[in-house]
Amino acid sequence: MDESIKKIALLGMGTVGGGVYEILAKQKPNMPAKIGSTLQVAKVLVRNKAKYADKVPADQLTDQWSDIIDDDSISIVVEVMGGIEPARTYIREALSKGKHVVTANKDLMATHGHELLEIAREHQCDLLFEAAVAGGIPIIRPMKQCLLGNDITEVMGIINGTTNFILTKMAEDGMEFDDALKLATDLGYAEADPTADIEGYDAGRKLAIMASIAFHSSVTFDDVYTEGISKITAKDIRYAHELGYEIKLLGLAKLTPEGIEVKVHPTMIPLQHPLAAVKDSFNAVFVHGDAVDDAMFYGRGAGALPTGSAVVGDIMDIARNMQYHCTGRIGCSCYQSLPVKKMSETRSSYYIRMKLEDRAGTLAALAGLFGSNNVSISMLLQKAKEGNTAEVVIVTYDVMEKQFMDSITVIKTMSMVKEISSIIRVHHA
Ligand SMILES: NC(=O)C1=CN([C@@H]2O[C@H](COP(=O)(O)OP(=O)(O)OC[C@H]3O[C@@H](n4cnc5c(N)ncnc54)[C@H](OP(=O)(O)O)[C@@H]3O)[C@@H](O)[C@H]2O)C=CC1
Ligand SMILES: N[C@@H](CC=O)C(=O)O
Ligand code: NA
Repeated sequence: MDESIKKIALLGMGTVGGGVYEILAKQKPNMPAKIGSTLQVAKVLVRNKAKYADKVPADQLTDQWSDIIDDDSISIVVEVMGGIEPARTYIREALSKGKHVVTANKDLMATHGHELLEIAREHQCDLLFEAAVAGGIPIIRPMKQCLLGNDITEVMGIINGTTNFILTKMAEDGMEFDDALKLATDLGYAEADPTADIEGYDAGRKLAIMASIAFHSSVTFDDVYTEGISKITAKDIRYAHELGYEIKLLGLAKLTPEGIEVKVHPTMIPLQHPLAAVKDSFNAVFVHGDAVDDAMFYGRGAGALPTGSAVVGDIMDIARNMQYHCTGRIGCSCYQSLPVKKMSETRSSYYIRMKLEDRAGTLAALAGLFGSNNVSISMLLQKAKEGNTAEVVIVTYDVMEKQFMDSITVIKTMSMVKEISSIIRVHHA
């Protein structure tokens, strides 16, 4: 085998696969100097070969996995198809045959990452997944390597490009939700089923992966509380601005003495907070470590070339590891088993927009009920009036989720409360 050529196979040639293919072609002349060998795309697996005939030479295109798994000259498999199956089976088989794997698949890594990393370890293979979290932003490798000298206690950020794009377009251009989603899909940011973006599942998967690495304890997607942006209205965005906040879909992971907190939900953050300035498909992740203090990572979280950048970085890293016979060096980093806290045990401030009967004593009764549930009000504003109904906005102080939700259950039964229009958590730090 010619050591100066390393053959790779791409599984998928969609948004990300196309970006990877383009970057590999552009970087080809620099490869001997950068990594001591040249990467050659030997096979590209797709379902519908005709769709890709203009883009990929016929001798590379295949719709048969056996063309890849049975070819011993292919040493790196790059999975950019998405979904659990057949991706999981293909990756298991590739690793079991000693092929190194790069994947952008957060769905898979957030649920079966532990199992796949274990197979990689058994076969001394690399399994790298930098693109699976925050697209082009380097975050997995910095947490696994550069920040290893820290005890990380908090990871927080905007980790879904599609929803950040939609919220930006709604807030700045007055665009309707559906139009903004269509644009994000056309730009290649959204998942094959954009429900994963909108409902916070994609961000939840990324948060599970980051929390596992940060806290050295396995966290899976099922552990993460998720709430999406589908209920966010233009009115809430307008009121948030009036109150000095921006609404963002945040992922928050925290290590507390009682266990790990992992939650994804729309969050009001102060307009002067650095995350408030993160717009469009950009992502940003804050990491707090005991030695480094606060570190922030910022860049494009989705799209062909930004995501391709992370994938190609991983492929080139593997090629270099192969050159120096040190593959399998960095595997699963979970060496402990910590409990994950229930959402009801976590704390937050809350913004509530509601419609109340407009008569004397209503606000006092409401404040009294919140007070009797240990919920303190930091701000109360009366907004629009419609006949006998007044719209009221309340922001609470920090309170345990269970106490807040218990008080809402009671408030809903009060005859003077006509509607609870929205509830959004508020993050002040
Ligand atoms: N888009 C983005 O910005 C980002 C995406 N990712 C992740 O990267 C992965 C790919 O995403 P993306 O490129 O957007 O997806 P696309 O839907 O654009 O592309 C998927 C590709 O995979 C092929 N494919 C799908 N299923 C199979 C199968 N069973 N067998 C063979 N080929 C198959 C498709 O071929 P065919 O057309 O023939 O069906 C297509 O070429 C996903 O895991 C996604 O979550 C990660 C970060 C960012
Ligand atoms: N759909 C995802 C793509 C990258 O992970 C997003 O919008 O962030
Ligand atoms: Na990344």
